[in-house]
Amino acid sequence: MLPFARVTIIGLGLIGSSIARAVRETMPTVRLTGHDASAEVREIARRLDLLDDVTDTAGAAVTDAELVILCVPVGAMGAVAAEIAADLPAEAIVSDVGSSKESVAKALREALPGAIVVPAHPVAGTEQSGPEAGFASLFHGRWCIVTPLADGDAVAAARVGEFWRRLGSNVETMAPDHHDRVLAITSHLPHLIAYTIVGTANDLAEVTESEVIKFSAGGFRDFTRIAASDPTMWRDVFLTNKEAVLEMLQRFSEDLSQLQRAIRWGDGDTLFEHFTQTRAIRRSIVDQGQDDAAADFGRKHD
Ligand SMILES: NC(=O)c1ccc[n+]([C@@H]2O[C@H](COP(=O)([O-])OP(=O)(O)OC[C@H]3O[C@@H](n4cnc5c(N)ncnc54)[C@H](O)[C@@H]3O)[C@@H](O)[C@H]2O)c1
Ligand SMILES: O=C(O)C(=O)C[C@]1(C(=O)O)C=C[C@@H](O)C=C1
Repeated sequence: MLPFARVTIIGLGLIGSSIARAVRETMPTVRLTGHDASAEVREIARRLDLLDDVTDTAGAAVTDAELVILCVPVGAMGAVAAEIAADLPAEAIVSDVGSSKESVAKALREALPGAIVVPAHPVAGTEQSGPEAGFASLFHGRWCIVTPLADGDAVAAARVGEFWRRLGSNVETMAPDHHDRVLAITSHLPHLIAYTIVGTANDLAEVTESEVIKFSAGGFRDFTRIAASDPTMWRDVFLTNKEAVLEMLQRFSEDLSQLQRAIRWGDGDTLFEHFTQTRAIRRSIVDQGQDDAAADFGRKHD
């Protein structure tokens, strides 16, 4: 049996449109309704026929929903939840796809007191944005982390997990604060580093104007892909996962200083040991099938 018969998606960008496409492919009988604050995005979603119905207000999109998934930047989650509060059926489950979870869980709980809330995060994406960038296989073989509230509804959490399994994801459950610490090091800090290194290279204008662009086929090019990620989304991620990101940044800075010291003092053993260890980590990630399919997708679409 399908976990939900009527699903509403609010925010029809990369993730929302990918969910719509994946639902169409894996659960074609599900009735899909969507809304986006942008009239232009709504028009594109209608033209692409991504959903059965695209409404002009968020409230109209949820009136008969069994599952509502908020796919807007994390800083907008609370406002969108408040917008749907009056029209939300009592038995509907509200979920989201936000990249940070504690602040979203808090915002949803405050805006929707008494509603069934099950926050979640598909750990899959690309540097692209908007409804035309989505694709149905985005979640295949990727993790979706469900982060139920401490006093949340376990049956609802299981149904949300089943929904993501149907889209091809592996599902893991975590407390929201634990999620935020894990993702701070595996996703948020890497983005901060990419934003920094591309900015630093750009500051060295005499280099970037010619050589960096010309020779950017290697490592630097990979950083530029990540640094092309959506500014609104990432501003909100860093503002809402501040503590965990600052903690990981502190640890990263200490480790960077150690490598800096090894370079300064010609300590090749330290460098070699470190690089050997990190090569083994990369190989174990690839062996577990967690290779960067999204990065490959991004490269193909450069
Ligand atoms: N991009 C990724 O790699 C990725 C991966 C996993 C999770 N996420 C999370 O998914 C969410 C959406 O990201 P995305 O990449 O799809 O962004 P996106 O920019 O492609 O789409 C976001 C959409 O939300 C709409 N929107 C913004 N405010 C709104 C509001 N108040 N009401 C209705 N619509 C509104 C925008 O018009 C836009 O169409 C974010 O919370 C992000 O953290 C992103
Ligand atoms: O591959 C990418 O472009 C991504 O950045 C995807 C990525 C990640 O860091 O893994 C980015 C943010 C999301 O919350 C989940 C996935």
